Amino acid sequence: MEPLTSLLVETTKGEALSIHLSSSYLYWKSGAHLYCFHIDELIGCNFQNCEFSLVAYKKFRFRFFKFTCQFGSKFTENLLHLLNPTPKHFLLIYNPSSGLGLSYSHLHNLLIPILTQTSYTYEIFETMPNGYPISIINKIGEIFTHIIILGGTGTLHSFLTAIYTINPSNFDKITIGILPSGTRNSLSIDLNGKNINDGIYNILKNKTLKGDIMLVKVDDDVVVATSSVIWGVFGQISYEAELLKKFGWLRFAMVGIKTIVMPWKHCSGSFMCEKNDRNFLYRTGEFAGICIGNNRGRDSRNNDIAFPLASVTSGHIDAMIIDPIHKLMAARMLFQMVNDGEHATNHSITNVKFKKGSIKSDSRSVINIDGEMCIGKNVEIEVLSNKITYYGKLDILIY
Ligand SMILES: Nc1ncnc2c1ncn2[C@@H]1O[C@H](COP(=O)(O)OP(=O)(O)OP(=O)(O)O)[C@@H](O)[C@H]1O
Repeated sequence: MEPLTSLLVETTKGEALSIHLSSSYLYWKSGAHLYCFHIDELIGCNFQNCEFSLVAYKKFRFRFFKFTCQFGSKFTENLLHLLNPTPKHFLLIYNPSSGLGLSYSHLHNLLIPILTQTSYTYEIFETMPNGYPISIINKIGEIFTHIIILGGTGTLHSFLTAIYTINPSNFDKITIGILPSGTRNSLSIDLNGKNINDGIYNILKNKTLKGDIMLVKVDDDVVVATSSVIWGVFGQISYEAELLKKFGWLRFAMVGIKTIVMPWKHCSGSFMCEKNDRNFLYRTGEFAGICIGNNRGRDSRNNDIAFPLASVTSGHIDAMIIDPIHKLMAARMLFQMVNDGEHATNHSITNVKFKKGSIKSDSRSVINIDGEMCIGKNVEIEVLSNKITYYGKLDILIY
């Protein structure tokens, strides 16, 4: 490892040492310790007021280092040129109400301290309950092309829907990172795994992939969904849980008890789609539900996988058509789902892959789209393949 350049520094304990930069590594020796980071493990550095600081990512955690030094500007410039070669201005969107309300702390205690060690700049936007102001959406694709969302699936859903409403061609101009700060965080987990630090790493190391989205029309309203569309009994249960949101986690237990005690009502309607093998599927009658997914729908807190056969990069959507079942069978299905998604092989479920399909409900009913509730009769769903560039790196690809 021949150093290209070196920097003389002093540790906070007064030890003088040299930090060396080679073509692939940054390294220094302190006492009996050799600190060595590959360029891929280095995130950024900073030189200000005779202080040289550095952030690295190793073994799933960020490590910060600080040294004092006199002449660090040239070394910092060289290293930053290597680590952050393209200038970027990030829009950081956070939803203070998502999940357990952790997005503020993730933003200020984790993301910003790391971002300030890079040459990237940023602006912060706090979401509002009733959508995004036009003044922000108008800047997407122009001033803001790199967006980081700290929130749940619903926060991304309303952001993409707002862009779609104003100017869908802006989808092609943006790259989106989503850091898990919501309840379930399904897309974010598929893109970056369950550790938020991996998500930040993928963003700052510019790891990107093209992902699909779903265009969902409920009667006359069009929304953009990234994760799921749920109709039937399970849509109704999640709607009731949403109405009890003020009770926190207790709401799920309350709705669970009510579901056990009250009569079980199936939904009637029809489902139609052109399957991947070009054959048409048409089903009509009673259903326990139809669950449509665009990624595996993993849960950040447990081994629950809603759509084990789906992938955000597959170019199609996965539907699970659930036959009328009694409550005990539904309980078994839920148990299988939280057991790594074993319900995919349940005999009451028909798995279908398609690009475009529709659900026609005999009466107006609840449709849960990415955790947001809609009421309507006719639902049309279409995949827009490879429409969004996401920051992320899929660990398993399933087609
Ligand atoms: N400032 C705010 N105050 C209250 N509610 C907000 C605010 N900003 C957005 N919302 C609401 O937050 C909801 C979206 O929450 P989100 O889906 O991100 O969290 P979640 O439901 O906890 O997570 P997940 O969808 O991953 O399960 C939207 O319904 C939106 O109206």
